[in-house]
Amino acid sequence: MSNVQFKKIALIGIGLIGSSLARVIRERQLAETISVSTRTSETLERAHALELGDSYTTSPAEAVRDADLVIVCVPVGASGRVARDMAAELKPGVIVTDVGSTKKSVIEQMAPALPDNVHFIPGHPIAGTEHSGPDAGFAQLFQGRWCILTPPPGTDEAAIEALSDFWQACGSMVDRMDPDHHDLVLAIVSHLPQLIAYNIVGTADDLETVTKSQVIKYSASGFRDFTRLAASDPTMWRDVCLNNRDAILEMLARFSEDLASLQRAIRWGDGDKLFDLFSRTRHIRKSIIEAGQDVDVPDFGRHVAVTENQPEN
Ligand SMILES: NC(=O)C1=CN([C@@H]2O[C@H](COP(=O)(O)OP(=O)(O)OC[C@H]3O[C@@H](n4cnc5c(N)ncnc54)[C@H](O)[C@@H]3O)[C@@H](O)[C@H]2O)C=CC1
Ligand SMILES: O=C(O)C(=O)Cc1ccc(O)cc1
Repeated sequence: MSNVQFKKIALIGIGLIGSSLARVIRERQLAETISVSTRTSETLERAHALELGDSYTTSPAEAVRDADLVIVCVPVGASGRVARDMAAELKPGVIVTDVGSTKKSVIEQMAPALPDNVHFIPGHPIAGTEHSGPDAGFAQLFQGRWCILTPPPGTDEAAIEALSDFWQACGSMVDRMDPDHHDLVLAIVSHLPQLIAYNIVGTADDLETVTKSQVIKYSASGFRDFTRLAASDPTMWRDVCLNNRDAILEMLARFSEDLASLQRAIRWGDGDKLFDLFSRTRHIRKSIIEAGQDVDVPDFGRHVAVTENQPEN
């Protein structure tokens, strides 16, 4: 039985997310044809060599012609430009979506450029890696991960359902959210951890008394996890920071306050305070494991019991 939902899907941008979509669309036969558009001819050639689509162009307008689903997969700061470039060729009734890590700013950039006769449904798959480019994608990326849709009020329900069905066919679970709330939630669960990673790896890199080779040689797994995040694409994360400014600044302010309180507890030897915080935070990890959202952790991680250890003294 064929799973085809769309005759033609246009992927604008073919990096980690675009190429993962291309692969899963092919593998699960979710479209008859895939058109691919990239900004540079080098990336386009690579996408062609990897056979990620059926047609290739550096023109977003050409790629979206006759498409019934358009997925914009570029850094969030480029989404307005892409919307303006493709607007004239969008067919009436087409679903236009994106995968950007921020939603309010993407909507502000794209919505004014799009014609009224298309269904604009912003989206964000909460799935990714530190790798980028067309070689980095894989068909399983979205399996078991959430995809958040932020349709504007009044959006056609059938179009939202069609897009939800598409993400489910890619393996995702779908939620709907208000864009402002999305940006606040993602600021704490994704954008702040990323900034902490950039900061801690930068701090280690700046140290004068510990050599780089010692940082590499003795890096404990906690630090190694930060280096993975800090290896992510700088353009993408620069754009996230500039496009979710208010929510990120709010979370950074809270984080700095809490860090100062931790600093005080260490300075004054307040073991109870440290122990209370460290006990409270264990439960979050336990809840994530119970919800089956620790997909990046090797299987043995699921069986480590979280116990209520008491301090030694
Ligand atoms: N990397 C990740 O883990 C995740 C990324 N996202 C979002 O997905 C989007 C794409 O990210 P990735 O695929 O990871 O990035 P990527 O760097 O792997 O690919 C980006 C693509 O956009 C194109 N591009 C770059 N600048 C452009 C511009 N100014 N105009 C037009 N095209 C341009 C590139 O040629 C490439 O095809 C971003 O908005 C990002 O926030 C969402 C979930 C996870
Ligand atoms: O690699 C990781 O750990 C990620 O968290 C990937 C990621 C990056 C950006 C997003 O908007 C969503 C997921």
